[in-house]
Amino acid sequence: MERLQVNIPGTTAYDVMIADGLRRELNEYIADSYSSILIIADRHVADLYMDDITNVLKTRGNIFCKVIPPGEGTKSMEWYDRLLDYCISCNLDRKSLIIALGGGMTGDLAGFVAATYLRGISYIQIPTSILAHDSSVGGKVAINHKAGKNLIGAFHHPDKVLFDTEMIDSLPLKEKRSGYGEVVKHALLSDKSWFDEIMERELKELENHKAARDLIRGVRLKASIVEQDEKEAGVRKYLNLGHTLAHAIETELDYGSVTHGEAVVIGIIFALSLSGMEEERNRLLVWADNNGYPLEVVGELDERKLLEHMKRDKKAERGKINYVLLQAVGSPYVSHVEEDELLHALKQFKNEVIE
Ligand SMILES: NC(=O)c1ccc[n+]([C@@H]2O[C@H](COP(=O)([O-])OP(=O)(O)OC[C@H]3O[C@@H](n4cnc5c(N)ncnc54)[C@H](O)[C@@H]3O)[C@@H](O)[C@H]2O)c1
Ligand SMILES: O=C(O)C(=O)C[C@@H](O)[C@H](O)[C@H](O)COP(=O)(O)O
Ligand SMILES: [Zn+2]
Repeated sequence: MERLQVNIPGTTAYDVMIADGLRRELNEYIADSYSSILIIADRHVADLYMDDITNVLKTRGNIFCKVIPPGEGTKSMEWYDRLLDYCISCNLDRKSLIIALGGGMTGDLAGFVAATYLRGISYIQIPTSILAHDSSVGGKVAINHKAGKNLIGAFHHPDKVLFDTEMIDSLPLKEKRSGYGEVVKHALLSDKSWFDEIMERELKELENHKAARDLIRGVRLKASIVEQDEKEAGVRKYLNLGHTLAHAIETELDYGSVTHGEAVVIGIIFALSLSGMEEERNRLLVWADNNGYPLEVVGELDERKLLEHMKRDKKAERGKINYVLLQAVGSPYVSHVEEDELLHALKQFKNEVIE
């Protein structure tokens, strides 16, 4: 079992536990003081794992389950509203617990419900996707708006993160690919040899123990950054590497046809170009192409529309776009990039990527 604590100075501390088969031992790690529990999972995850979870928790009495449609489209005002209605109909009180069982979509949505229902109740993240090693830690919870990703949200930390790495075996290849978008990001932010290792990975053949090791490293890095800068005033911005373009692509495509992690890989390739890191950029481009990332999608998008979305990025100030760039692997910084430069680079990027 891998266990670490996330310490947010002056507010909260919580455990992240990662182990194969952890879902069968949840009773040991979920306090029995909660007055009732609502488990939220999407249909795919519920079909696979909801029974396991409810079986382990069946002695707890008041347990409710809510199954939501899979896909990024559910991280919406409509489903936020429906889930609040459901919380009210179950009479959840301030001692109730919400369990987010699923990937980052479920975690962000259920977490935002927990952050706002009765002005905030407890929730626990049970991540089930590789990508959710990132989303389950750090307390960012949100829903999307048609004008932009995660535009409505909060910082609300979970009571615990309980990651059963056995569950990532059932992920389809597309979702493994998506998860590795954030793994590549964490590697580039921290360690050249880790990046080199990932560039050797063939995601079709991904072995569970290697993925588990990668996500544990990612969680450690993320926790250490969030501990230094909970509300993204400084170093936490680095965790947005690749996201300025990624979010623009996701928004422009109306969420879902390209996954978050796929878009992040495209965004990181672009950020590496802007950073002048040609070697890493070319290696990532080849790796992404070999592993089936949908790079061609940028060819179909209008760079002016992408630029408009980028202006709504949360790092933008007074309409000026700020970008996470790298001096070298492990040395990120944030810099303002002029619109003309971005437009020019986007045009060039489209031509190079669809070649
Ligand atoms: N809060 C944060 O800090 C943060 C960080 C990164 C990403 N995010 C958000 O996370 C979301 C993406 O997360 P995601 O990629 O996990 O998406 P997701 O939750 O939509 O899951 C992706 C797909 O995988 C399926 N799935 C999940 N676990 C499975 C399993 N074990 N077996 C089989 N299928 C499984 C889901 O049903 C879904 O179809 C985006 O909304 C993104 O904005 C948030
Ligand atoms: O935790 C963070 O901080 C991140 O930026 C992690 C990102 O991977 C994640 O996608 C996050 O939700 C993006 O945040 P946003 O503030 O740009 O919406
Ligand atoms: Zn992300």
